[in-house]
Amino acid sequence: MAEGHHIESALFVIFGATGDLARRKLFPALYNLSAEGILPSGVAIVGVGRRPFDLAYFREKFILPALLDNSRLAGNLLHNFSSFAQRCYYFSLDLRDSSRYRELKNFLDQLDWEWGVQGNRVFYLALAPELFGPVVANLKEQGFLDKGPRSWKRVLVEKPFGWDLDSARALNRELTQAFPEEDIYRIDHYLGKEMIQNIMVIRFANAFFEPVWNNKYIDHIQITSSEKIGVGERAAYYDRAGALRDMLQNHMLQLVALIAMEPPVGLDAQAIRLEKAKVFRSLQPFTRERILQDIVRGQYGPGYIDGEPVPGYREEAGIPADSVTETFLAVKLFVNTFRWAGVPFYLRTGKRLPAKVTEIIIQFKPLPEILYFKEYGELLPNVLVIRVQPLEGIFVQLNAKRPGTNNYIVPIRLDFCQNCGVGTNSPEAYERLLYDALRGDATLFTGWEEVEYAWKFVDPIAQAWATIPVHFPNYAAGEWGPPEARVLIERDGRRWWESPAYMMYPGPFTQVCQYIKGSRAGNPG
Ligand SMILES: NC(=O)C1=CN([C@@H]2O[C@H](COP(=O)(O)OP(=O)(O)OC[C@H]3O[C@@H](n4cnc5c(N)ncnc54)[C@H](OP(=O)(O)O)[C@@H]3O)[C@@H](O)[C@H]2O)C=CC1
Ligand SMILES: O=C1O[C@H](COP(=O)(O)O)[C@@H](O)[C@H](O)[C@H]1O
Repeated sequence: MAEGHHIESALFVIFGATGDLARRKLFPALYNLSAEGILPSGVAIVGVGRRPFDLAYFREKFILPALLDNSRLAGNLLHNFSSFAQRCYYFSLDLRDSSRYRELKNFLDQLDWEWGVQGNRVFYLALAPELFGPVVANLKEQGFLDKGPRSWKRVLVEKPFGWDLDSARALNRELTQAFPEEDIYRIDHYLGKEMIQNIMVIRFANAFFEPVWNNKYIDHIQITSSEKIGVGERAAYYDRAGALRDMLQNHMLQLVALIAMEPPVGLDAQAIRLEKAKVFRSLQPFTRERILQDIVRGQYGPGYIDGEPVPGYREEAGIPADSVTETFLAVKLFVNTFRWAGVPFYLRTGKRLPAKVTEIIIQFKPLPEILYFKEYGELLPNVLVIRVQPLEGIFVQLNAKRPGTNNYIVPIRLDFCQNCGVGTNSPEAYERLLYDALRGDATLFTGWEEVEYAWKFVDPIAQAWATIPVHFPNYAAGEWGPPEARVLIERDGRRWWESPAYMMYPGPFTQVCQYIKGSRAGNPG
C-alpha cells in the first residue's frame, strides 16, 4: 500500500520514552527497522521522560535491555546496537511544566542541525491520555509546530482514544486545534499486523471469495482474540478500561470493519477510512434488552495457565478486591447493511484464556442438500479462517471424496501458514506503523469518524452495565470465559470453533510453531 511515499530525515520524538510501551514496543520496533536497513540514516530518535537519565544511562541501561528483552532481532544486537544507539537521545522534562518546553525546542533544533533534518517531526504520545492535551497545547503555543517551507509535523496518539464519546470528542478537539486531521495518526496496532493488512487482499484479490462474501452465502462470522496473560502491571489503566474499552471498542471493531466493508475506491487512507466508517455507522445499536441477551461479560478467578496456578483478577496487584471490571466479553452483533443483514458476528476476547490466538472464522451456509451425499458422510460447513496470530495464515475447510473404492466424503483442509517456515520472522505491527508514520502513509491508522462511531456503539453498553449487577469472578483462569459465552452461540445452533491450528497440532502454540518448523526442516515432531 501507499507505494511512492518515502522517508525524509526527521526527528522521531517519543513523549513517555521511559514507559512500558516505549520499552516493549517502540524502541524494539525502531531498532528492528534500523537493523534491517529500512530506517534511513537521517532519522534520529529523541526520548522525553521525567526521569533524570543521562544519555549514556538511557542508551546502555534502558534501551539496550529493552531490545534484549523485546526485539525479534535481539540476536543481531552485538552487531547493530552501537549504530542504533547513536541515533538515540534523551531529554528529561516534566511535561506539565510549560516553562521548560523552550529548552526542549532548542534541543530539537540543535539536533536538526547535527542530523541535517529540515524541521520534520513525528511526535509520539506514549503517555497517559490526560497528558495529551497539555502536551499538544504546549507544542502549538511554543512554536514546535511552525512549519518551514517543506517541513512536516505529525502526531501519533496511542489508544485508548478517550474513555467514552464525550472524552474522545474533547481529546479530538485538543488535537485538531494543533494538527490538521491528515497529520493525526491514531494508533490501533492491530491494523499493523501482517494478516490484518492481508484481509483486504484476501477479499478483493481473489475471485473465490468476493462473489460469495455476503448474506446469501455466509452463515456467520466469529472473531476471537484471546490472551493467556492477565492484567500484568497495567492495573490502574485496565481496571478503568476493561475488555470493552481495551479491546472491543478498537481492535475487535476494526476487524469487523475490515471484514464487512465494501471495496474502497482506492487504497489511500481516505478511501479506506470512508468504507470502514460506513460499517461502524451500520452497527445495530444495542438496546438494554439486547445487552442482556446478546452480550456476556466475565472476570477471571484463580485458575491454571499452562498447568501453572495463577491468581484471580481481584487478587492481582493494584486491583480493588471488589472490582467489577470485565476481563472477558462475548458479543453477538449485526452490521445492518444490504450485504450483511441477518448475518451474526460473534466476537469474544479476554485475558487468562487457554490460548493466545487471534482468528477470524467465516463459516459459509450449506448448499441445498443432495440426498445421496448423506449416505457417504456428514457434510461439514465450508470455513475460511484468517489466522492473525500467533500463526499467520489462511485455512480453508472443504468437503472431498476420500480416496478409495467407496464414496465417503471427508473434510479436507488447505492450510497456508506464512510464519511457520524456518527463518521467517514477520515484522511486528509497530514496525509497519512507525515506518508508515515516518513516510506519511496514514492508511493503517484510524480516522476520527471511525472512532466516533465506535464510541457511539460502545457507550450504551458501558452505561447499561454500570446499572446491572454482576457476580464476578465467573470463570476460572484457563477457561474460555463463563459458560454463558457458549450458550450465546449454541442457542443459535452454532458453536465456537476451536482454533484449527489448535485442533491439528494440540499443545501450546509455541510448540505448534516449533513442530511445524521442525517438520519443514525434515525433523518431524
Ligand atoms: N503498555 C502497553 O502495552 C500499551 C500502552 N498503551 C498506551 O500507551 C500510553 C503509555 O502507556 P505505558 O507506556 O504503558 O505507560 P507507563 O506508565 O509505563 O509510562 C508513562 C510514561 O509517561 C511519562 N510521564 C508520565 N507523566 C509525565 C510527566 N508529567 N512528564 C513527563 N513524562 C511523564 C513517564 O515518564 P517517567 O517514567 O520518567 O515518569 C513514562 O515514560 C498510554 O496511553 C497507554 O494506554 C496502549 C497500548 C498498549
Ligand atoms: O491494545 C492492547 O492489546 C494487547 C493485545 O495485543 P496483541 O498484539 O498482543 O494481541 C492487550 O494485551 C492489551 O490489553 C491492549 O491494551
